[in-house]
Parts: sequence; C-alpha cells; structure tokens
Amino acid sequence: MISIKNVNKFYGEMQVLKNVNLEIKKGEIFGIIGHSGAGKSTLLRCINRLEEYQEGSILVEDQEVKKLDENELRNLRKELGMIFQHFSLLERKTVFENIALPLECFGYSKSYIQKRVDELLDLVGISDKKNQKPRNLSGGQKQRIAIARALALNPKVLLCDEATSALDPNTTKSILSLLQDINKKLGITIIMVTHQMEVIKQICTRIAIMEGGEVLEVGDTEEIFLKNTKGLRKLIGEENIILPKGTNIKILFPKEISNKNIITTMSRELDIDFSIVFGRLEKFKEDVLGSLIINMKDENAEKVKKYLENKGIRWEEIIND
Ligand SMILES: Nc1ncnc2c1ncn2[C@@H]1O[C@H](COP(=O)(O)OP(=O)(O)OP(=O)(O)O)[C@@H](O)[C@H]1O
Repeated sequence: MISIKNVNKFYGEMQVLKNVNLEIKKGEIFGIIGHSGAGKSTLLRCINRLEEYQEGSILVEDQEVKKLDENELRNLRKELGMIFQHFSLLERKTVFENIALPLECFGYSKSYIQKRVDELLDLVGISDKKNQKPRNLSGGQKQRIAIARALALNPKVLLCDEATSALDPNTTKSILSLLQDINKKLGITIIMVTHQMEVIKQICTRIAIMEGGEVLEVGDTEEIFLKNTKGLRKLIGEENIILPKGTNIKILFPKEISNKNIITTMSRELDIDFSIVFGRLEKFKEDVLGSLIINMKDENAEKVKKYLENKGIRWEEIIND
C-alpha cells in the first residue's frame, strides 16, 4: 500500500532521514516510535508531501509521491487523512463547520455535507456537540472532531502524528479504541507516529523503531516486546547487557506461558545451575510476556537446548546482543 525505499531527506546540511525503507500494508495499524527528533513526523509528512524528500522513493498505491502534479497531489491528499497532537481545529467555527470543511473544499452539495457530517459525528460519538465551538470541549472530544474531519473524504489511510500525546491516559485509551474501531469497521490503514510505548502496545500490529533519522528495527510489535530486542532496549535506555562467560540463552515467554516456572523446573530436572543475566516480563495488552537471558557453563548448553526444544519453548543463543 505504502512503499518507502531508500529515502533521504535533508534540512540544509542536516540529514534528518537516512536511507529509510518501510512497507506498510493495507489495513494494518502501523506504529513509528522513537525519541524526540528521531525523524518520525518528518517521515510521516513526506508520505502526504507536507515535506519534500530529496532522494529515494515513496509509493502510495503505486504512485510516486514526489512526481505528482498539483491535481494529483490534491487527489492523493484526499486519500490520506491526517490528525495532529494539538488537533488543528478552527476555534471560530462550530464542530459541524470544522468537519464540513474538507467536504466544502471538494465542492460537495449542502445536503450531502449535512448527511455526511451527521454520520461522522455518530461514528466518533460526539453527535451532541454538533453546534458547540471547540473551546468548550475537552481534549478527547477535540481529537474526535479532528478524526471525523480527517475521515470526511473517505480516505484509505489515516496518518496520526502524536495524536494522543496531549491527552491523559484514560482519554488516550478511548481515542485509541476509537481508532481501532475505525480501522476494523472501515478497513482504513492507520500509521501512528508516537513516542508513547503504551500507544504502540495497545493498537499497533507492527512497528518501526526510529533513531537519528534511521529505522533501527521493523517488526511485529508482540515479537519485539517478547524478544526485548536491541532496538526496543535502545528506546528505553537499557541498551547494554553485559554477557558473562559461558553460554547465554534467551528464553522467550509468550503470553501463554509467562506464568510458568520454566527455569526452576528445568534446573531441577537437568540438575544444572543457571544464573540470570537479564530479563523483563511486562504487561502487553491484557497479558504478560517477555524474555529472560540465562547463563550456564558451555558444557551444559547442549542439554539445555535439547530440553527447551523438547518442551516446545522458544529460545535463542545470545552471542553478542
Ligand atoms: N522545518 C525544519 N527545519 C529544519 N529542521 C527541522 C525542521 N523540521 C524538523 N527539523 C529537524 O529534523 C529532525 C527530525 O524532526 P522530527 O520532528 O521529524 O522528529 P520527531 O521524531 O517527529 O520528533 P518530535 O516528536 O519531537 O517532533 C529534528 O532534528 C528537527 O530539529
């Protein structure tokens, strides 16, 4: 659906996107996470050409974004709705007028606009606020208006730039579940740029971790948390794990087995001692998952690997993580 290949972008001398490659699939909720300044927003804004990119290619449904003429760009933007951290609503206009704006720009009839805005108000759950001004509404309600406005032209993709960063945790949850509903009901592809771990855990099926303009890792969100990958550790500032001598094995605890006493049972059954090098189990949606690195003498490694294989437990030998 969206294919980003070898994209480089510069602001003057400063390179802010470095050889970025990503494939975003139709219908998925894809997260782009990283610290401030990582280049997330810039990348997102290159997709709808709010920013230009100097090198590489961005294809949206097989159209090269940087080659579009004015008319084609207008049509592309119709397909790509966008929402922002601070909502970008017009304060002097009512909720209805804010949502109607893109429809007016595209010349729809008054009667269609009435009908469409009512549908959208219903979809985002703020029908009762139709004639209010945004200043009388909460942050969550304002973001619902912004979502309705972004969906007005029936886009195929919704670009979300830190859409929940200005909201409290409960409102964040409700906006995320609204986005999830919209994704399911309407089949819209969603790209979420965020620095909030909870956001990607809650709704993104796949994520890219960015730092310094580069994509460090791309993968299935659950797998990244399960394996506690290097990119994820970098993101949370726990990058360096000092591996002791001997064999180091990372045991994965997917949600189905995270509460089992694998290590103590294995130690007892094999009569081998282990030391625990590093591990983290954490809440992921309604479950707990994670991994644990254990250290053992080299001569015991084969026995342990066989044991884990036989029990169907996922593991990886860590040589230099
Ligand atoms: N218009 C601009 N002119 C010059 N430099 C810019 C411009 N916009 C962004 N930058 C720089 O580009 C880099 C990437 O910024 P970007 O906003 O994409 O990062 P981000 O990961 O989205 O972070 P944040 O969440 O803080 O916005 C930063 O170093 C930023 O200072």
